[in-house]
Amino acid sequence: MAKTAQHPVLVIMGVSGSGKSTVAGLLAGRLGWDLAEGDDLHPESNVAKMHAGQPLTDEDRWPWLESIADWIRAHTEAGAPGVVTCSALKKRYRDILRGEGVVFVFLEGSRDKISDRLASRHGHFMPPALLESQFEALEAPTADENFIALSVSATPAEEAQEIITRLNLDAADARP
Ligand SMILES: Nc1ncnc2c1ncn2[C@@H]1O[C@H](COP(=O)(O)OP(=O)(O)OP(=O)(O)O)[C@@H](O)[C@H]1O
Ligand SMILES: O=C(O)[C@H](O)[C@@H](O)[C@H](O)[C@H](O)CO
Repeated sequence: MAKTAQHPVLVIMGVSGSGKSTVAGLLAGRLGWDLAEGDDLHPESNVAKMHAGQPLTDEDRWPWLESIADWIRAHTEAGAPGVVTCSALKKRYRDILRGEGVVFVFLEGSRDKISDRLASRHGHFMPPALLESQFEALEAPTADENFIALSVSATPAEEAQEIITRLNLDAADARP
């Protein structure tokens, strides 16, 4: 079971199209917590690369992960709860993000299901063809990581509620 700090930062993780932005937006709104969209913290060159249909390499991802880690640390050090989206596909990526108060929320779904979602999503720089590379890179969190996993078969509102319930976030928010 994941450990929830008094003022946690939730990292909503999973492959492209798993629903990170959707559920993070709902959660931050419901809880009144700060929200950061990991996609907005990519260097321009990373966005251009994905847009051109090329998967990112580890080297491409390091500076992006550092920016997200900075956002997380600014919050945990200030005792301010928050929600941030980040694919965080590999364990060594999560090593950069993890720390006191950080909980990973892994949105888990099949290739077929997520591929269907991406096929009907429009106006996003990430091409659906990159999904395969996302699954290839994915290393699901393991028992030694502070995380919960959620199947992406519910509605966004149900997913947000499940996260709040399982992490006892109403109570976390109510604590002084
Ligand atoms: N629980 C859900 N049920 C049905 N559709 C969903 C659900 N969650 C998200 N979607 C839809 O699936 C698509 C992908 O969701 P979203 O953009 O939130 O994923 P993401 O993980 O943030 O993707 P990316 O990493 O590429 O930014 C969107 O069109 C969204 O409306
Ligand atoms: O690690 C990665 O390959 C990238 O971060 C992608 O996952 C995108 O940021 C995003 O999820 C697509 O919109």
